[in-house]
Amino acid sequence: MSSDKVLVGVIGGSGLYHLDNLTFIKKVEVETPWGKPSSPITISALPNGSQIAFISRHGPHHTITPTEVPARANIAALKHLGVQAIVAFSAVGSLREEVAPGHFIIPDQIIDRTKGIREDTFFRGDGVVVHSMFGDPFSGQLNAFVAPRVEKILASTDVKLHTGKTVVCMEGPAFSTRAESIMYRQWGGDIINMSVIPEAKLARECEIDYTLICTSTDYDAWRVGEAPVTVEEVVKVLHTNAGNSRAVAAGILEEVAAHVEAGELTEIRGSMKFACITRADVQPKAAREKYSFILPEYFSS
Ligand SMILES: CSC[C@H]1O[C@H](OP(=O)(O)O)[C@H](O)[C@@H]1O
Ligand SMILES: Nc1ncnc2[nH]cnc12
Repeated sequence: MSSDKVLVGVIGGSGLYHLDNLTFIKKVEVETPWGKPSSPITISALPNGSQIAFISRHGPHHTITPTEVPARANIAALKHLGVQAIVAFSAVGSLREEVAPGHFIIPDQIIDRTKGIREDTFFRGDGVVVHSMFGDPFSGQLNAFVAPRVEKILASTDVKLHTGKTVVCMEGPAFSTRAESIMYRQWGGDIINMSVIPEAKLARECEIDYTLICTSTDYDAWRVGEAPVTVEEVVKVLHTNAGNSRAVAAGILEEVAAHVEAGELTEIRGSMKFACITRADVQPKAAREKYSFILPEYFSS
């Protein structure tokens, strides 16, 4: 069973600017109330006909810094197209010996070390106050669905999958100092990137199930006697990791689409219903109209 709806979105990170095994349908330019996404969104069909939407986080030619990624436009555009689940990819540094370069990680927690300079909510400046639930920042149901499937695909390789890990999201663009890297380990961080915040928060505000499939490129800066991470080191591993990520995407997306279509992702659905503390009758009309772009069920004008 496959539908004409675009239920699954894929966000490609560093090194992952396209996917394999897809039939191109169209590129769509979506203008959202929060601006334009990082790139036109590519709609393609999987071999079974299910459609997916792909966005390249840093743009197709990697021209957008982690701080400048228009995450609100990316997530709003995907939601507006009908996406209910996002499979995002990210290149990460490892804060643990056992997470070697090349390994896959599906984290279940986040430590936010961004600096407050990214727009991390749809609900600011419009007279409507919303507090989303973020204790479990990833979709537990989607993580649980995806992890064994990724593990199965990697089983024939020497690439390991780690689950139950914590990702630290730093501001960048410079990599961490050695002292910071050691501190993140003491805090319980296992891997580090510059992208998961605000993406995960915004997906939650749109009631989209969000999972992050990470690939490790380096050991960051905490290893005594080893040189700290450089872009050169990251890029050396990025190509192999992107190939493995494409194989993983090709292996899981049909099943993810079927899972979403069957209505199996239920945890996040409805979570924003009571997240708005501002009474509907005092919400400005213009704000309601704006928010109906992402949450029409709660904010019709
Ligand atoms: C190229 S190294 C740092 C860069 O790589 C990761 O990008 P993404 O998450 O989009 O794969 C990391 O978050 C940094 O933005
Ligand atoms: N060491 C690192 N720190 C932050 N983001 C990264 N992405 C890949 N490696 C990274």
